[in-house]
Amino acid sequence: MELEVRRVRQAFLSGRSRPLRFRLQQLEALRRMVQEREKDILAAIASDLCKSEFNVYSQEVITVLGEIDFMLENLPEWVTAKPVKKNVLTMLDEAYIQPQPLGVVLIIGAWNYPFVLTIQPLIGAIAAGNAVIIKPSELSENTAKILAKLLPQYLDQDLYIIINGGVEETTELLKQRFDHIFYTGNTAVGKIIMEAAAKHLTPVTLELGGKSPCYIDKDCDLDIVCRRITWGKYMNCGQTCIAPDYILCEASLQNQIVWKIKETVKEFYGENIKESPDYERIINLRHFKRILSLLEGQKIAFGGETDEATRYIAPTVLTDVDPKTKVMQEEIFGPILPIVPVKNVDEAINFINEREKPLALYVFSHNHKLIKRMIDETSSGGVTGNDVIMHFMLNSFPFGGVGSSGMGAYHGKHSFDTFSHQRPCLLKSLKREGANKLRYPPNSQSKVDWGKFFLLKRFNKEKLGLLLLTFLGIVAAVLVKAEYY
Ligand SMILES: NC(=O)C1=CN([C@@H]2O[C@H](COP(=O)(O)OP(=O)(O)OC[C@H]3O[C@@H](n4cnc5c(N)ncnc54)[C@H](O)[C@@H]3O)[C@@H](O)[C@H]2O)C=CC1
Ligand SMILES: CCCCCCCCCCCCC/C=C/C(=O)O
Repeated sequence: MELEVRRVRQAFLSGRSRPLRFRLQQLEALRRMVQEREKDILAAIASDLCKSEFNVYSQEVITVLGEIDFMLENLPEWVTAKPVKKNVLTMLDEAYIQPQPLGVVLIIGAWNYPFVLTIQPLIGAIAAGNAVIIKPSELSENTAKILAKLLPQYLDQDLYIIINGGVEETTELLKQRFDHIFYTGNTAVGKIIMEAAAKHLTPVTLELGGKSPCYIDKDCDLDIVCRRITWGKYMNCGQTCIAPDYILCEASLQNQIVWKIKETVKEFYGENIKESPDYERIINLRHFKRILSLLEGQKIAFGGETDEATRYIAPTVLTDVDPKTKVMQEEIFGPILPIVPVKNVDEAINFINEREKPLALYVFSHNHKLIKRMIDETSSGGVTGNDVIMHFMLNSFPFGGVGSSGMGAYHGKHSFDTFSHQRPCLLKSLKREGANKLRYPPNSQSKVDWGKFFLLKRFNKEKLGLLLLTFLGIVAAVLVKAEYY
């Protein structure tokens, strides 16, 4: 491991990842990989998650291709130095911010969208000029294998390497020194990552999970609301970090919501859900058993059917859920949707604020003011009003959590910034030394007063008079000089 990290660092130190042209070439090569090897990539992901290739394409591949195109279009502008506003002390100098790569970045991916959650951060890291070590999730092993096979065929083999393995390999990897660690996965492991990073003072981006609430107001179109929630909840069998985790609504809405979600499930997946190509399976037996244990003691309004052999869990809705029960204590990450009745929006806001900050928050209402109030009075990684998931798809948004749902963000320019150091550069001349006397010792009240005058713009009459006099003197000298010649 140590040798591999050293090899990548040597490649970074060679400087070849830095030129804009090289970064664009690598991103184009990555796009070629996705296009030329699409079939292999789709097949690998599809087999990891029992997913149709249509769904793999629209949930993962489209996002990756869109992100590459966005980077290629905007990178030339982002890499250029940006001049900054100057003050009196620097008015004759050159002052700009130059984004620079951080160095060697470690990207640890998750299994639930194993392609996009690994490749999208990689795109940002390449765009910012870094060298990268990629560690895909061992749970989505076919995707991990295909990435290990394809990436070296298209990308620079020393700058971007892939290391496969499980907890043991990741633990070993984390002993090494990186310039940034980008981790996607659960909160408990997020803490392990941060602890390991702290030993080297390595900055981290943690894309974690949480319980993302949906508040449904009385004033809304329940047919549409339930269709959108059903889509976002049962997509990927509930294994989406920004899936609606639970519903908060007034008790009087509960039965209608159950009925409408049930009808939508039928519309989406047919009478025999197990046969639907659009309904996935749980990633492994451990997660299957964990999700089943969340059903204990709950009132199942519909669903609840399971098949251990294929790790099938039907789309399920629970009603009148007690917030103290297990299903409301941990992120569900499966196709179970609890409904927790609340009296009104005030109670919903308190409910959300009494818990850990979620990764996403969804609020449904015709009442724009209510949506705005929900946004103002709560906190979450991202919010979507009157829909779910879709804020993930807009790459001008920073995507990330807050509090226990994570730190840092990515997508589009935010990825570029995450993997860059914004380096302030001030270039002075060795001339004009006279002006510097103000800051050199010995100090005096008069120097402090001039400092206040120039920097804090605290004018006193005496200084203003003096300055005016100096200015008039300069004007007079210029006039006399002009007359003379
Ligand atoms: N914020 C976001 O963008 C996303 C967050 N998630 C969150 O991820 C979770 C699901 O993923 P996981 O089951 O955690 O995925 P996982 O089991 O695949 O783990 C993620 C990564 O952590 C590594 N890992 C696991 N245990 C480790 C240990 N003890 N030490 C070091 N590394 C270790 C794995 O090798 C893997 O690469 C959910 O909580 C979900 O909300 C998932 C996708 C996106
Ligand atoms: C064919 C129509 C395309 C519609 C695009 C909608 C795709 C939804 C994207 C799903 C998000 C996947 C990544 C999320 C990961 C996570 O949060 O765990």
